[in-house]
Amino acid sequence: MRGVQFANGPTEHQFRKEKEQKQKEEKVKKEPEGDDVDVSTGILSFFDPFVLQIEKSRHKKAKDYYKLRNCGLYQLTKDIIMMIRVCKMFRQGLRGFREYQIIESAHRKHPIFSFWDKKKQGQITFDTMQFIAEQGHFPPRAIEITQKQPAWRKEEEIQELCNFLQALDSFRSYNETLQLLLAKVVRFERFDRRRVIIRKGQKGNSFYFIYLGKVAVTEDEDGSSAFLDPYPTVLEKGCSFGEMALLRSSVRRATVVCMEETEFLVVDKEDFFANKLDVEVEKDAQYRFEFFRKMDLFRSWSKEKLWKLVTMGKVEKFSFGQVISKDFVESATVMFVCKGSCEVLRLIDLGNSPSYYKWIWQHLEFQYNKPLKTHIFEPSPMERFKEFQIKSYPVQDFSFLKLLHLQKAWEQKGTNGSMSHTSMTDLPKTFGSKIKSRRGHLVKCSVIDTETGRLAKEAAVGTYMKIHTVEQGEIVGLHQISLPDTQLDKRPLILVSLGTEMIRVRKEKFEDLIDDKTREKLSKYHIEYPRLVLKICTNSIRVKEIDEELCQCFLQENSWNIFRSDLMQLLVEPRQCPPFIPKQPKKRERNYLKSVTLNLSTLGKNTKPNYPIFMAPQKYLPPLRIVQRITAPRPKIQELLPQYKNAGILV
Ligand SMILES: Nc1ncnc2c1ncn2[C@@H]1O[C@@H]2COP(=O)(O)O[C@H]2[C@H]1O
Repeated sequence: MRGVQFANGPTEHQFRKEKEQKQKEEKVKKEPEGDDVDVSTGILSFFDPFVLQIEKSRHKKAKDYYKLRNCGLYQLTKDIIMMIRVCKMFRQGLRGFREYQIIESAHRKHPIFSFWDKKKQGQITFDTMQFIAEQGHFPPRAIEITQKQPAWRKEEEIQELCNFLQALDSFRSYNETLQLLLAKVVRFERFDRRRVIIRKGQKGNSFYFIYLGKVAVTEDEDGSSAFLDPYPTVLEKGCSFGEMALLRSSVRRATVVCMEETEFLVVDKEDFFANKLDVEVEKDAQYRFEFFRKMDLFRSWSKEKLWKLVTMGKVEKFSFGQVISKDFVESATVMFVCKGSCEVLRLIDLGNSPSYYKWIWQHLEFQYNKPLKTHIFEPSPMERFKEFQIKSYPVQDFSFLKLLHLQKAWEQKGTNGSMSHTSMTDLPKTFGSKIKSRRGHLVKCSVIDTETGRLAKEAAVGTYMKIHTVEQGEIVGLHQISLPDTQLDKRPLILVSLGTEMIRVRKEKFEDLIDDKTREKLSKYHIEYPRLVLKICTNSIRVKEIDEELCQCFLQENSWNIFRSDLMQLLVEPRQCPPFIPKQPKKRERNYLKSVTLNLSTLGKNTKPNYPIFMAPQKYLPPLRIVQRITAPRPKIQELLPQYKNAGILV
């Protein structure tokens, strides 16, 4: 009976169906799916060997699959896929919870702020993610705005872009209206090293601001000379270029090529004139003209000649501490300081100075093994103050006593600071006359040969010394122009900005312009830096400058600094409880004064040097450790000046 329902079971039809299904499944278990197909297509495949081959491989694959399925790997893979899906769903579900944000650092670092704006009656969202950029790069949000057509840029977007562009010196100097007009039209472009941006002799269509990177200005067409010239004319972030061809409706006067990956903001010719950017650029040129006109050096120059000079360079701004030139003696440009000032530094190799050599050995002779005993008896604070008032701390006394002390030590040892009778790796370590009972011993450390003699390797260090300050109106880098070759000071000199604006003009171009009268006048601008000139007489007289005078200055200053810190320790009573110092982010180690101090007391001891090793340019000096000060083992001030044993509660 078809369709009759059993009390608690399936219908007859269903029952039959199930039976058939079971039979089918049993068959499947016995013979895999592949054979089923073979049977149905049996006659065909018998006649066709190709089909047979394919069917065989299918058969084999199916067999492998069933084997896999039987050994449980199939199930395992299925389980893994399932688990991955579940985890994914969990992750998505957790996105709403705060904890989830803590796990994902990207969300924590760049949160989205949201405010309700009462005036506009709407939610304002500030997604910090839009403003982040790799250090120095143009932010993605700003790029997004510049990619829009000028007409499609909203007012807020233009204002936003204007804010981003404040990072550019040249842009910042324009008035607000012009800034907004430019923000409306600028395009963003990024190019790699060696890419030619402007080719000499071609028609000019754009004006460029450099947002990141460096470009070089060259005279050749492909810009390759920039990579061969050790001192190319380089323009950096904040500078602009490409105005000359636009202003004079002429071809490009020079080639501009990227020295590294560089980002630009580009203003097209039509916008350049429509927004009166040409007026601003002309103002810059007029400023340079006025600056040169005021200089005594160019008083006799005609207007045309002076304008020629004006077009040879631009006003460049350098921030405080920025290195303008690593060696301006060799550099290819003459630098005119228009505003602010800069410092001339010299990297001196102390190891080659006789004074330093002597100083080091004197201090090593004077090493103490143990700190000297300090006071036992303490006078009242009143007495101490009175004593302090009567006699201020006599600096001379200290140096005199120290010298006396040293002399005694040398007499006893019979040395004069040289190392002739010590072994190559041993340094004498004696005690001062105060502790005569103890015997000196030798300190083992590696020694190197310097021009003056053998020196402990650790003590062969260098330092940067300021030797001159260049002020507004002065000229730097006249070396090859104003003096005959024999009188030239060829030591490398470093120029560091103290916040300055300057115009750089290439030496060869400047030389082409100047006449004899100007050349004569230029000698007045020549600056003589402290140096000791050694005349080496061989066949021809050779001149060699050494930094002896500078080394002596360094040692004097160093001694004063150490003495001052000793004195401060003596005068300032240590606090009972440490003062509250707010936590500050850890600076890089090289910023610490401590980290650039060489301590001679640790010579021969196996300690990690606590000062960084900077590599001086290989061209000039061997690899050198740069230090700011050198502390040597010394007796306590109280011991040398007994009357000041307890000088200080004076804070
Ligand atoms: N001596 C220079 N110093 C700096 N920039 C220069 C110098 N000579 C040319 N330029 C720039 O290089 C650009 C090349 O194209 P333009 O001639 O349009 O405008 C030029 C100036 O902006």
